[in-house]
Amino acid sequence: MKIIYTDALVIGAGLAGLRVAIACKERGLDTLVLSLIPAKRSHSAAAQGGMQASLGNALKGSGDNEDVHFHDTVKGSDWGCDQNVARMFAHTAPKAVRELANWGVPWTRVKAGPRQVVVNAEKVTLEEAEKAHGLINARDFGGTKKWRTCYTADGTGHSLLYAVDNKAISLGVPVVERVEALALIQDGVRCQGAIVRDLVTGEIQAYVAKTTTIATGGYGRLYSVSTNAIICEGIGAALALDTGKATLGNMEAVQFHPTAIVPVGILTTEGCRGDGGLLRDKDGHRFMPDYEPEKKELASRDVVSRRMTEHMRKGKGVDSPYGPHLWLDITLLGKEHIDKNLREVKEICQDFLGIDPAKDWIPVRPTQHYSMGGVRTNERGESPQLKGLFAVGEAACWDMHGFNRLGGNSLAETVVAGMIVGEYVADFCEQNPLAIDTGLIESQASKLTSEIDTLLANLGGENVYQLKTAMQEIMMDYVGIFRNGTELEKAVSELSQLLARSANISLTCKNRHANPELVEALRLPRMLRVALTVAAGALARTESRGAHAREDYPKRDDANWLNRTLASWPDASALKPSLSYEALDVMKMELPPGYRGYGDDNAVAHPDTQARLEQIETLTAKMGEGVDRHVLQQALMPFELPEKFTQKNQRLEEQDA
Ligand SMILES: Cc1cc2nc3c(=O)[nH]c(=O)nc-3n(C[C@H](O)[C@H](O)[C@H](O)COP(=O)(O)OP(=O)(O)OC[C@H]3O[C@@H](n4cnc5c(N)ncnc54)[C@H](O)[C@@H]3O)c2cc1C
Repeated sequence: MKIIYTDALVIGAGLAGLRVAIACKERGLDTLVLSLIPAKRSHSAAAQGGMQASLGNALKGSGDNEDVHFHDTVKGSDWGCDQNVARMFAHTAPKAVRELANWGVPWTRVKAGPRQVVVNAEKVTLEEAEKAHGLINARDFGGTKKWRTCYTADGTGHSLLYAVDNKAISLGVPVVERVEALALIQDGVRCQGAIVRDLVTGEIQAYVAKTTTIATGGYGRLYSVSTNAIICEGIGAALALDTGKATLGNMEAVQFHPTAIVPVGILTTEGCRGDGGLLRDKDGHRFMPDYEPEKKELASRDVVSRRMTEHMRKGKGVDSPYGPHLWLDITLLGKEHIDKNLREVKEICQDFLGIDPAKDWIPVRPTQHYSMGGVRTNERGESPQLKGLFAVGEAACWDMHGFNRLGGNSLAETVVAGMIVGEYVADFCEQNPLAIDTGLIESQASKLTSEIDTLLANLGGENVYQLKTAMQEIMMDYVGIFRNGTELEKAVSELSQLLARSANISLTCKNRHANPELVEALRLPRMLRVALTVAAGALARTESRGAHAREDYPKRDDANWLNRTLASWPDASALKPSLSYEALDVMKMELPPGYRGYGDDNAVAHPDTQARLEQIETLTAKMGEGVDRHVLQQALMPFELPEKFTQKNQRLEEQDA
């Protein structure tokens, strides 16, 4: 067996993984990235609308800063996030945008003078300041107080991934393509690499490393309809879960995006509504203001998706052979704006629907989109259970999104977490030499080899594709936008049965080398275990928080559920995960739980909330009125960052002050 040694092993060549690799390489470490596909084809390239960072350059961003971004993020998460991480993130995001500009990202820029935009269905003229001319622009996105989403038309992920991958290439970071990590090398205490299958030759290889970073993206393809690329199957989460030690965090927190096209589920970016697009029903009526008079189409994603579903349940959807849908109307933005700022959307509409969005309404429906859950890490991005195992990006539960991610906060997370966690990964490599015996490597590799031998010999008669489709339908039907106990119980029980049946998969193609059926058969039990963490977590959580909406428990229950779900799989032969919970400490929060701004304020309060609010009030009063906001913030909730990212961010307004 080929054994490859390195310092920092990164599994995943999307934005998050590449940015960690760059950090390690820049610190002089031997670094290696693994990927299913060429780096530039990673799912990050699909991101359209933009990334959030509080630059405050454009008129509608004025007054923005880390504090506002932090507040939006915490509220957006329905108080489910780690507030320290949200602070680390909000502080570093402007630096990430500027670094990316430096690496060649052609951000859309502010042009001084008048510009026409659409706000709340009306054309408005904004006068951009001369001093902002040429600086990075931002558009509006859901759930934010300011226009904060920096963008390159609607191809932001594409331009970011190209710039970051080119940077990695220029530094000489090797990316090994068309390989799949299927197990971690670990002894229950420390992780030191991964066992990998070459997807072309079928060869089993061991990559041995001081640190292993999981950056494998989300688990959207557990569902039958998703905006995600077909490689987003959650194998990174399974890598951690199958150690029996590492935990996954908040797996039940799954986001549905309001506007994927029907029937295929390809995304039209939130930028469509950010730029002024409207949602209409079968009568052409703009219905969002009826439900959310303040934020309307730009309420948080989980809220809009629920309102759309409610509206369709009232019979207001447009009938189609593929079920009911609603309309996204961007005609009012005009052809010129669409051609310039929403050109991917235009092409998607032309190629997949045969319509022109400058003239025609787009058929849309909420669709699985983002995984808030993932490999649970601490603030440094490291698994609390396995030393040397890190996770970043959508694969991780770092946890800045809690139960609902804001649009534009994921691209930002990939690069920001890559910057921050990358430094901690490098620190770990410098401080911890490899300590491994080859027996462990051999035994873990032979486990995978015998799994493959068993699969190739199995005559059990189960068809992998049928089982996979059944899993995806269960997830879609019972673990979707609205959830309830009866359906979730059904989901857990049926997924467990599928997991048992997956032991009897037999393959029609017995090749050991390039064999898509074998690839599916290796993935399916892993995906089923991950799916079970989602369904079981959702069943156990008897409250509604962010994207986790229980019809039988409609209130957010801070008294009992202000915590993070941790899922592990200690018994490899079990058919269900083990769940435990990690409490969020209200007394350490900078922003204690409160009203999120949507619907009735009916949350069950946490017993510590009032005491913490009083503490904050006292401390704020004691520090006096003119206190610097950074000083006050540190007093309320100190957070740490690698030193190179601690400087204050500069903004036009603060320069003027
Ligand atoms: C259509 C769409 C549009 C979006 N638009 C936006 C947006 O405008 N703004 C925003 O903030 N967010 C957006 N998002 C979300 C955002 O794009 C993703 O969350 C983010 O890009 C994920 O990046 P990542 O680096 O974590 O993972 P990915 O980019 O998914 O990369 C995962 C990598 O892991 C590799 N990999 C996976 N499994 C294995 C394995 N077992 N072994 C080896 N390699 C493996 C893959 O090959 C790939 O290289 C969008 C998402 C979608 C679906």
